[in-house]
Amino acid sequence: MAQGRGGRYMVGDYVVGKQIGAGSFSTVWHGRHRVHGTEVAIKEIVTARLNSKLQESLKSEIFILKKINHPNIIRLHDMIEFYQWRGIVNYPQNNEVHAENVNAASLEPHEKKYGS
Ligand SMILES: Nc1ncnc2c1ncn2[C@@H]1O[C@H](COP(=O)(O)OP(=O)(O)OP(=O)(O)O)[C@@H](O)[C@H]1O
Repeated sequence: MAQGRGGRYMVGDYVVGKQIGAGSFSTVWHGRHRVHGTEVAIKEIVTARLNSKLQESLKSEIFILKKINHPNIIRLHDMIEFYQWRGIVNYPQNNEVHAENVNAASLEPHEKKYGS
């Protein structure tokens, strides 16, 4: 994560907040868009900890999630690679599904954007 103004950590245009979950291979953070205030969940995955089979599974999961747009399924908004994968998905609040694209122009030079 890049450190922004005021010592806050940023992923793209999102200010990283508190940890909201953890999986076997992930840490999930609350994120808030620095301009619009849109809330998201930021899933951090250190791919170096995954064997090649798990890395392939992750790529498949990302490929499928990017194609799905359904009110009952979490939406993958974007994915940013630092030296590992990071995905930005929607953060469910009051059963609403937020839909907003991350502005590629705002990404820092060492970040790389995949898809749209
Ligand atoms: N979009 C989200 N909104 C809110 N919380 C989330 C979101 N995505 C994940 N979490 C939280 O983070 C935890 C870990 O999620 P993640 O998808 O990484 O792992 P998992 O699939 O639940 O577990 P595992 O990888 O071990 O099978 C979840 O159990 C949940 O508490």
